Amino acid sequence: MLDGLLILLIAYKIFTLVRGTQAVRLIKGLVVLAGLTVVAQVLKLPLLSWTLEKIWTMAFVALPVIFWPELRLLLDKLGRGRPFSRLVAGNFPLKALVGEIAAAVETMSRDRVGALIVIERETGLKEYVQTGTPLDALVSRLLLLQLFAKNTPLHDGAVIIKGNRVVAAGCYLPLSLDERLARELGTRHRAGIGLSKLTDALVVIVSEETGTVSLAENGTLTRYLDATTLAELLETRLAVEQRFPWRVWEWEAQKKRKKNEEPTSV
Ligand SMILES: Nc1ncnc2c1ncn2[C@@H]1O[C@H](COP(=O)(O)OP(=O)(O)OP(=O)(O)O)[C@@H](O)[C@H]1O
Repeated sequence: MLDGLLILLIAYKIFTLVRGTQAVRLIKGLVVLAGLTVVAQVLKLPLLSWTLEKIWTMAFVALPVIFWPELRLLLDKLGRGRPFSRLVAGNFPLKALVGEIAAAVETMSRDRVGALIVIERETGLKEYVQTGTPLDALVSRLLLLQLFAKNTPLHDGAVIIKGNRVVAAGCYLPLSLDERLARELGTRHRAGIGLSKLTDALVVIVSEETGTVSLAENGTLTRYLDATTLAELLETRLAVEQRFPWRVWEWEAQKKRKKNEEPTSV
């Protein structure tokens, strides 16, 4: 009984991890394959059983390769269970940091300047930082406006913030392949959502076309934010890390997050 429940729990966890990714189609394929295997064994069909056996062997070799992004996400989530987590905003006022980001976003939204701002939390973003131009500058409204200004060398791609510093600009992020995303969401939004699905980073996106401000977190996009709401959301998310440095309290923190009213999510 307990055994069965645990298996169901693991299956559910895997499903929530791969939901919305291409892995769902593969899982459906595996279910069909499992069904065929049962049929072949019940009806005692040796040729079909032999063929399916070979397919299963191939599938087990290919699975870790095909499911690599999901496996990485799973391992990353497990790895975050360490007893002491790094404080995100550490030794500087979180309000000031969030205020600078929100002010820059407000201006860019008004002026229809596209932006992609990544805020690192626990998961290290070194591999994404390496795709861009390294920087080491204090986060400020003016710096962000300068980095995303049209026709400047670093405006394409994402800016990555670690603590209160911009560590890189012009970074390439992994695109989300989620087919359920709204059609009007182009590659900037898909890049933000993609990274937020693979890591625990917060990603702020300003649409160049509409000026819409969105926040991507855990693969979900919260759209139509104004500067004040964005600042509040960022502060809540980042402050949670400061108030609950032990992961054992994460549940508590998540409950608090859910209590916050959020605008439309997709
Ligand atoms: N993989 C990526 N990583 C980082 N930045 C990206 C990536 N793909 C696209 N971008 C950024 O997004 C810009 C293109 O945005 P696009 O118009 O395709 O997306 P969008 O979601 O419709 O955004 P917008 O509403 O601003 O038009 C690129 O010029 C680049 O700056």
